[in-house]
Amino acid sequence: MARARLNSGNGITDELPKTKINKTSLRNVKKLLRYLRPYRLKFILGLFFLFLSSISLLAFPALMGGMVDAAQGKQGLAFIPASIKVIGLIAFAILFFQSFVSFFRIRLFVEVAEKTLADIRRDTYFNLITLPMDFFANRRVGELNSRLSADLSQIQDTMTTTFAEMIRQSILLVGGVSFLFIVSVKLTLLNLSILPVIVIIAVFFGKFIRNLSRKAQDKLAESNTIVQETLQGISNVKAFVNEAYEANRYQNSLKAVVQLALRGASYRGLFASFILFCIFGAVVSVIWYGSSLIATGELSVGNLTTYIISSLFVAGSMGSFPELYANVQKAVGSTERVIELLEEKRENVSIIPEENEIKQRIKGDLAFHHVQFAYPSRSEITVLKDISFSAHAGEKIAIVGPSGTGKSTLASLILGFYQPQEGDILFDGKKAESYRLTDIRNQVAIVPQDVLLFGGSIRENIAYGKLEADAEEVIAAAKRANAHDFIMGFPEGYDTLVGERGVKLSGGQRQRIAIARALLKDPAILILDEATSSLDSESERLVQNALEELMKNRTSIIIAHRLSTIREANKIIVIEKGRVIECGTHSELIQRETGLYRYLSHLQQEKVNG
Ligand SMILES: Nc1ncnc2c1ncn2[C@@H]1O[C@H](COP(=O)(O)OP(=O)(O)OP(=O)(O)O)[C@@H](O)[C@H]1O
Repeated sequence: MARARLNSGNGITDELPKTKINKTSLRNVKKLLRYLRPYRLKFILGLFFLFLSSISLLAFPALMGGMVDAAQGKQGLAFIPASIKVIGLIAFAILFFQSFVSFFRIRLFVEVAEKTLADIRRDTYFNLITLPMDFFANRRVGELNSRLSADLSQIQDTMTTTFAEMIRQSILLVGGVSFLFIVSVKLTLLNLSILPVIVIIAVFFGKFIRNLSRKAQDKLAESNTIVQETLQGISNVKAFVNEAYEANRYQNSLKAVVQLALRGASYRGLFASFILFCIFGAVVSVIWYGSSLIATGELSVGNLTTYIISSLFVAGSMGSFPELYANVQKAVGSTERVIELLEEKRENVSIIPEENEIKQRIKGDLAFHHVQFAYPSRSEITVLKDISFSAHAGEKIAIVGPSGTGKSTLASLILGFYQPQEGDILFDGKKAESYRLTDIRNQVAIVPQDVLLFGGSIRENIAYGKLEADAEEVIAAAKRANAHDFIMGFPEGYDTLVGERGVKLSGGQRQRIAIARALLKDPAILILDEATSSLDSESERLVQNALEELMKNRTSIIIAHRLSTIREANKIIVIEKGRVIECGTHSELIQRETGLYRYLSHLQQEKVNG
C-alpha cells in the first residue's frame, strides 16, 4: 500500500536493506531521537491529536450500527440516541472534528520531522566535511552521498508517516477487536479461529514468492548487463563479428527470466486466489453466522453492521502492519548508518569561522625530516621513504620525478591531509603537530593541477581564498593574476557564472582564477602542482607570469612536470620511487652525467626540439 509522501524526502528508499531490531540498533535510534528534543512539545501535541483522531474514528462502527437499528426502531444502546437524524448529525460532527484534528496532527508531525531532519542533515554534513581525507579515499563519494540522502529520507518518512500510522493502526486494532468482542463473542471467536491459519500461510508463502520475484529481478538485471556491456563495447562486438553470439546470449538470458517469472506467476496466482478465498470466505462466514444469530434474536442487524465495519478496521490495520514494520526496520538500518557517520572521528577543524582564525603565524621555513609515509588504506606500500629536505622562507623548491613517485603525496602531507608514520614535518623549525591543523592550512595554499571551481560566480570563486575580501581586493588579486582582462571581457564581468565545476572557462582561465584565489589567501607557503596538460603559448605566458607574481615573497614548493619552468629554483629535489635521489640547483644537477634530472631534462629538450 503506497502512501502519499508528506515531506521533502526524495523517495529513493525502496532498495534500502532492512535491519534486525535489537538492543544495539535501538540504542542507535535513541541516539538519533536526541534530535527530537528541541521539538518535543510539538511532537507530544501531535501525538495527542493523533490519539484524538484515531479514537474518534472508532465511534463510527457503533454509530452506523446504531443508525441501522434506529431505522428499525430497535436502537438499544444507551450512549447512542434513537433518532436517525441525530445519529447522522453526530457522525458528521465527529467527522468534522476528526478532519480538523488530523490537519493539525499532520502539520505538526511534518514540521517536527522536517526540522529534526534538517538538524540531522546539517550535522552529518558538518561532520562529513571535517572528516579526514582518508575517509574519502576509502569510499566512493557519489555513492556515499546518495546512500546518505536515501537513509535520511527513510528516517524522515518513518517520522512523518510510518510512526503515526503505527500508532493509529494500533489504536484501531485494539479498539476494533474490543468492539468485536462487545458486539458478539461468538462471531469474534469464529473469526479469530481462522485468522492464525491465514496469517501463517500468508507469511510463509509471501516470503517464498518474494524470493522468487527477487531471483527474476536479478536475472533481468543480468540480461540488462549484457545489453549494456555489448553497447559499451560495440566496436569489439562488431570487430569480432560476434553479433550472433551476443544475440544468442541475450535470448538465453531472457528465456531464463521468463521461466522464473512464470514460475513466480503460478505461485502468485495460487496465493492471490487463496487470500481472496479467505477474505470473502471470512465475509460470507461472518454474514452467514451473523444472520443465523439475527434469526435467533441473539444479534440485531445494527450489531452486525457495527461488527462488519469494526472488522474492516481490524483487517485494515492488520494488513498494514507488515509494511509498516518493514519500514521501521529500514529506518533502523538507516539510523545505524547515520549514527556511524556522526560518530566517525573528525579532524580538529571547527565549523565556527572565528575558531579557525590564525593563532600561530608561520614565517615560511619548511623542512621534511626522515619522513616515511604509507596511505592508511594501503599500508603495505610505503609511498615516501626517508624524505628529508629543507626550504628557507621565500625560497623556491622544485620537486621532480617520474609519475607515481609520491610528489602529490608530499603536498598532501604538507597540508596535513595525512600524517607521516615516521619522521617529522617542520614549519619554522617546529613540528607540525605543535600547530593547529587550521593554522597550517590557513597559511599554506595549493594551486592544483586540475583546478576545480565551484558553480557560483567568478567573484565568489576568487573570494573563496578569503571569504571576507571586498570587491576591490578581489579585483586587485585578479589583476595580479592576469585574470582581470578576460573577466571584464564577459558581459557580466565578475558576476559571470562559471558553470558546474567551472566548465564554462578554459583551462588557462581556470588556472588564473585559482592563482587569484591563492593571492587573496596570501599564504606563507605555496604548493604549485603544475598542470601536465600544456596550454597554448599565449595562455601559458599569462599563467606563468601570474605564477611568478604569486610566488613572490613566499616559500614555494613546485611540483614540476616541465623542467624548463624551474631553472631558477633555489633547490631541485628529484624523487624516484619515494626516495630523494638527487638534490641541488639546476646547474649542479645538469652536470651529473648519470643523473635522472639530466636525463629527464634532455628527454624534454628533445621533445621540444623534435
Ligand atoms: N589516496 C590514496 N590511497 C592509496 N594510495 C594512493 C593514494 N593516492 C595516491 N596513492 C598512491 O601513491 C603513489 C604516489 O602517488 P602520487 O599521486 O603522490 O604520485 P605523483 O608523483 O604525484 O604522480 P603524478 O606525477 O602522476 O601526479 C602512487 O602509487 C599512488 O597509486
